[in-house]
Amino acid sequence: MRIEPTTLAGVVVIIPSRHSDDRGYFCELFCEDFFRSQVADVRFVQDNQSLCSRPATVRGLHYQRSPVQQGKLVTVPRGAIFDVAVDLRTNSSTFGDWFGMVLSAENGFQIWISEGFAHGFMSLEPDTITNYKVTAPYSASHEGGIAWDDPDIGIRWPIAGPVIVSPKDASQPRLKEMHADAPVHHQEVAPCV
Ligand SMILES: Cc1cn([C@H]2C[C@H](O)[C@@H](COP(=O)(O)OP(=O)(O)O[C@H]3O[C@H](C)C(=O)[C@H](O)[C@H]3O)O2)c(=O)[nH]c1=O
Repeated sequence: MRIEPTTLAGVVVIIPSRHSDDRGYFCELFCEDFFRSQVADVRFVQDNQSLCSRPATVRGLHYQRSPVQQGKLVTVPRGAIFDVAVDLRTNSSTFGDWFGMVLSAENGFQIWISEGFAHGFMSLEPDTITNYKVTAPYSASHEGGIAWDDPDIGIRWPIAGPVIVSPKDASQPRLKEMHADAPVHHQEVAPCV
């Protein structure tokens, strides 16, 4: 298992080692000692799973407010997603910037997104399953969201055209509506392929 930094501090790609043989492969998906020593010294309290039946389904951009902010470890056991993190830390030099990459059953990549980020993804294949471990329990009263297509963030989603999105996510506010006084800047962040 190895890790790769990204353009955003607090967002890390994790690449598990696959031990292949003529039966298929074996890999360790999560190892607490490795994670807490090499990635982030956190504990996970909840495992989530979502199914996107159709491609071009967008879930997000979501976050939870303090005191139940969530760090997320995202894995895709079936299908593929374009996974995105947006920096919401107003004291960060990368505030408003995004990082995106493809996570798939084929590449086996995982992404760790620490607290302070909004998270979302677009399914790229039918019947895509996304699993993610979170560091705080779900709290609807602490949930917040940002428009997945916020032009100030400028996420380059890989599938153009109409998307499938929940009524909630179709009406999320733009980032500048939340932090009108904060400079919103975004840099061209090449998605990690
Ligand atoms: C997140 C969550 C939701 N729910 C219930 C609430 C709703 O009745 C139903 C669907 O929730 P929602 O439409 O918010 O599901 P997603 O759009 O997949 O939300 C997720 O999408 C993005 C990608 C995320 O990173 C978040 O973890 C999460 O917000 O599940 C629960 O019971 N527990 C939970 O932890």
